[in-house]
Formats: sequence, structure tokens, C-alpha cells
Amino acid sequence: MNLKTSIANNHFEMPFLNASGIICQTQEELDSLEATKELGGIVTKSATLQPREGNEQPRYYDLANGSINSMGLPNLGYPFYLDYVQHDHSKPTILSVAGMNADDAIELMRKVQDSDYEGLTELNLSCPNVIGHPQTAYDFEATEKILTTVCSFFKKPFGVKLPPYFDLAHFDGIAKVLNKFPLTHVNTINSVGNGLVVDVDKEQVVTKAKGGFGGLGGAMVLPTALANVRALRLRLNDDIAIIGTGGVTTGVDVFAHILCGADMVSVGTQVIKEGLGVYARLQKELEEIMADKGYESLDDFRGKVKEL
Ligand SMILES: C=Cc1c(C(=O)O)[nH]c(=O)[nH]c1=O
Repeated sequence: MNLKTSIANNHFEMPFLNASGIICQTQEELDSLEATKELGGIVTKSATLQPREGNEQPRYYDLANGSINSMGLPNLGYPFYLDYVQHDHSKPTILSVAGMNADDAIELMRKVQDSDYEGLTELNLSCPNVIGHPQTAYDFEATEKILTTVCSFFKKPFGVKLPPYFDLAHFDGIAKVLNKFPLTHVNTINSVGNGLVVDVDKEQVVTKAKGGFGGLGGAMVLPTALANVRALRLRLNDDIAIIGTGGVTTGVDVFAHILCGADMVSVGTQVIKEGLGVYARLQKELEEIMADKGYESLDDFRGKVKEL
């Protein structure tokens, strides 16, 4: 069974990634990803110009059908992650960066351009939990402006992390902008922003920042994630790969993401619930489904979801 895949000239033995933010903030966490042989690549926590503590606790809450988080971009600062990805690794890395504003985002990309890092970079335009800051990629004009400036100097492979869209006109709008730029990939979706979970027994919300509003992940967002993967696959230039993120709990979900067009699939909430052993289960379940259907490689079914 061949599970190999690629993004631009980056080749992955396995189609599985960790969702940025999940077990990828510290050296120890990143080393545990390196040691997980079923993981095709390592995605770093989104790095900011300055280290950040993040939002007050509680900032993560587990639900039967997913999770809500309001982490607030806690990270060690971009120098740590930029140094980490320049060391030798057994698998490709994706350096995630997130500006607190457009100028920060551009400055971060300049830092990467000026480094010797030649792997993939992912510009996160969709963090929903930074108090007082909107999710950039909901503003198509601002997104185009940032990417125009970045592409005027950034000559290395990079993609963008997108929020979920919920309107066909919005899929059209963001694809029209992204198709203007030489992106290696888009990663869709980030968490579904500004959900609210209420503990009825205590009659209160479950996370502290922003009055309890936070990003939703896990099983409950799978239909939204699949819609975004499918909609963007149908609209983006063929040379822009898609990392499908959101709602993956089983090999069936991985198969569905790829069937909708994903080149790789990243897992977030389920890693928190189950640990890094989840990847061995997902690989086994995906291979069983492929064998049942007579598929030898991901290319045999990628993007071939049928309409009625
Ligand atoms: C980078 C910040 C993000 C965070 C966070 O650090 O709060 N949570 C998410 O669900 N998505 C993000 O992109």
C-alpha cells in the first residue's frame, strides 16, 4: 500500500500531519512528533515575533464530539522554531508563523526568507483566539495585500492556513485571491472560530478568555472541513496542494478528506484525546479501507468524490 504524497518538492512517506498547535510547542513535544513514525511531517506551533504566554486558563475543554480552545497563541517565539526546523529531521517540517497584525506577519516572513531554512512555511491567517485581533483571511482585501507584499521578497515554498468559510461566494472570493500567488498549499480548516460551550450544571462557560468564545475542533467540524477541502480543490490552481484539517477521528475521515481533494490530512483534537498512537490506528484503518476498495495509492481516489 502506497501512502506517499507530496507538497511542491517536499515528499512525505505518510499523508498524516499534526495540526499546528497540537503537541508542537516545545522541544520535547516536537521530538515526540519526530519519534512518531506514522507522521509524515512535523508542523510547528504558529510562531510569533515575540514569545507569548497565551490566554488565561482554562483555555482548552474536551467535549464528547470535539473540543473548544482559546489558547491565545502561546509559543516560544519564532527564533526557537526557525532554529528547530533548520536542524536535520527524519521527515519534512512545516514552519507555521502567525503575525499579531499584517506588519508582524510580513516581518516574520522576512525573518524566514533571511534564514537558511529551505523547507515549507505556512502563514497562519486564521487564528481565532487573539483578543482584539480578527481572523485575517476573512478580509480578502487584507489577505491579498499581505500576500502581495510577502511575494515581493519571499522566494521560498510557502502556503497559508485558512479559517473555515461557510458561503459559496466566500469560497469564490478567497480562491480568486489565492490563485494570484505561487503558494505551495493551503491548509484548511483552522478551528471554527468563536463557538461557545456552556456547562449547564455550573451555568457557566468553560474557557476563560473572550467570555468563553473559542475555536471548535474535532468530530463536530468534519462536514465543514470536508466542504472547505472540496470547495477549494474545485477552485484553486492545480499546483496548490491542500492539507485537509478538521474533524478527523478515524481512517474513514482521512479517506473522506482525501476523496474530497486533500493531499495530506492533519489531526488535532483526536491527538489530544488519544495520544500520538492515534496515527498508527489511522494508518491501519485507512489501509483497510483502501484494500477493501482496491486502491493502491492515494492518487487512485484523491479528489474523486462523486456528486449525485
Ligand atoms: C495560532 C493560534 C491558534 C489558536 C490559539 O493559539 O489559540 N487556536 C486555534 O484553534 N487556531 C489557531 O490558529
